[in-house]
Amino acid sequence: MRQVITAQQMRDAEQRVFDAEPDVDLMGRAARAVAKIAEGVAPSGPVLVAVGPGNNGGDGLFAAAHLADHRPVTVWLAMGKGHEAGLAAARAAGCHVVDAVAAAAALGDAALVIDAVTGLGSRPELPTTTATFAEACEASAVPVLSVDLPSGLDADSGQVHDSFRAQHTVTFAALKACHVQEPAASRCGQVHVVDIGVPVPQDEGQAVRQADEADVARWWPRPDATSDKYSRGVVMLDTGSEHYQGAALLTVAGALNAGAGMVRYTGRVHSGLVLSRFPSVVVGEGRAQAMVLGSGWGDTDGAEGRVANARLHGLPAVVDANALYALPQGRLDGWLLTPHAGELSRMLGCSRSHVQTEPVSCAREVARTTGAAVLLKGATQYVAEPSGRVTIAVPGPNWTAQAGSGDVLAGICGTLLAAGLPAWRAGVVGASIQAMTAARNPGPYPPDALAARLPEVIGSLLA
Ligand SMILES: NC(=O)C1=CN([C@@H]2O[C@H](COP(=O)(O)OP(=O)(O)OC[C@H]3O[C@@H](n4cnc5c(N)ncnc54)[C@H](OP(=O)(O)O)[C@@H]3O)[C@@H](O)[C@H]2O)[C@@H](O)CC1
Ligand SMILES: [K+]
Repeated sequence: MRQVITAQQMRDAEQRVFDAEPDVDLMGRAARAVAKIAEGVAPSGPVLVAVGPGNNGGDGLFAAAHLADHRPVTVWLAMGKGHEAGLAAARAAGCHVVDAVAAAAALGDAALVIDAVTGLGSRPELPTTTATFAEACEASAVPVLSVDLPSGLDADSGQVHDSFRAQHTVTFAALKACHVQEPAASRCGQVHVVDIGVPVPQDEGQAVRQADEADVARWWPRPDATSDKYSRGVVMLDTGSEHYQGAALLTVAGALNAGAGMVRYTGRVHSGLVLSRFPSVVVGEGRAQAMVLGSGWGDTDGAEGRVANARLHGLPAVVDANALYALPQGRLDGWLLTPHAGELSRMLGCSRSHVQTEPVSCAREVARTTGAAVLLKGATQYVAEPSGRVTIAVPGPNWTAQAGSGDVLAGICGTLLAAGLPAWRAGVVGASIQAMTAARNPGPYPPDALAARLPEVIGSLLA
């Protein structure tokens, strides 16, 4: 699990270090880390460093000075000035300081560009010359290493503006939102988090973290010698409708391939269809440990009654699609709601673009008011708990952006709930395993084909 902090939290943490140890050289530590990673990305050849006026530029200038020790380094002061001591060090080390025209020309020979224009102090709308240089970098084959973040992004947001597009980003102490929230995250390339001796305590209630594959492996429920179908977990699916019959099959595929002890099907799709594809399914209500509701219901009648009936069972439930608009009154402790941005916006009565701009606060709001965990699906998948804590699932490729992925995911999460995982963890683990399966099977696999590959991914993860 990796922490995600805000720019202000980073600045506060840095200030605490300075208060305790006024002479500490944090910029020196940051610069050494940048130079080391630069050597790994491009071990030889000329380096071109684009430098801004603040401390991000200072990191770049001291890194330039290290690198100039044994290879040619060109420095461009993108906004006409740079950190004074850093610039002196770079000049003393033999860096060649050039203007914008010469910087553009130097790009042709560069083995690496270091982007140290702006970092935590980055405002949207890069000056035109910098934006043009960033475009030229992108059009060239030269790798870009961004210091702290690709200049032009906002540290605390996943939104994109004119910015550099990096193959590697080196950041300090902890991840920031732009490194993990799409679409900005895609501009960061591989993110290296380096320890520069700045501890970053977080307010646990408002924490944002990103799960990794080791968390998924640790949390995945494994059967043992005492297991039977009930102890592994029985999940009851009320999914699909006459109009969306496939949703029944997709939720069953997700649930079974995630390892349910048993799947019961109680939805309105003809049981013969379900059984012809999945003969181990048991049709009709019975003993179960979790339910899945709503996937593929469409506008069918009686949503409120069906959700209320689920509540009477007293079981944790995954609530998906149209069932999200039929939530019963009262707290839904132990339930997992799985909206995408459009569904969450309808639940909140706001625009979809607002959810896309403020995904964390929107997911938190619904979790707080309902008492359920909320898995907000999309290119980045967030799980908010009623406490305010948010966990981002392991990211995956964009191929899963297709009809039916959400149905499979609801089934997977139902199995995990039935196995006894708390709702938030079922959401994180379910969304992560689907993304990991897509990452290990790159290409346009339809959701049922990816569901069929879950067992081998789970098996190799736990091996
Ligand atoms: N905090 C820490 O723990 C540590 C921090 N460290 C490093 O310091 C970095 C933060 O430094 P920072 O605060 O000086 O801000 P930084 O990102 O250099 O930018 C500010 C300058 O850029 C300018 N500017 C911004 N956007 C612009 C735009 N669109 N267009 C034009 N100008 C723009 C802005 O102008 P202004 O807004 O003042 O007009 C100002 O002059 C941090 O990311 C990390 O690399 C490490 O050394 C060690 C530990
Ligand atoms: K930068």
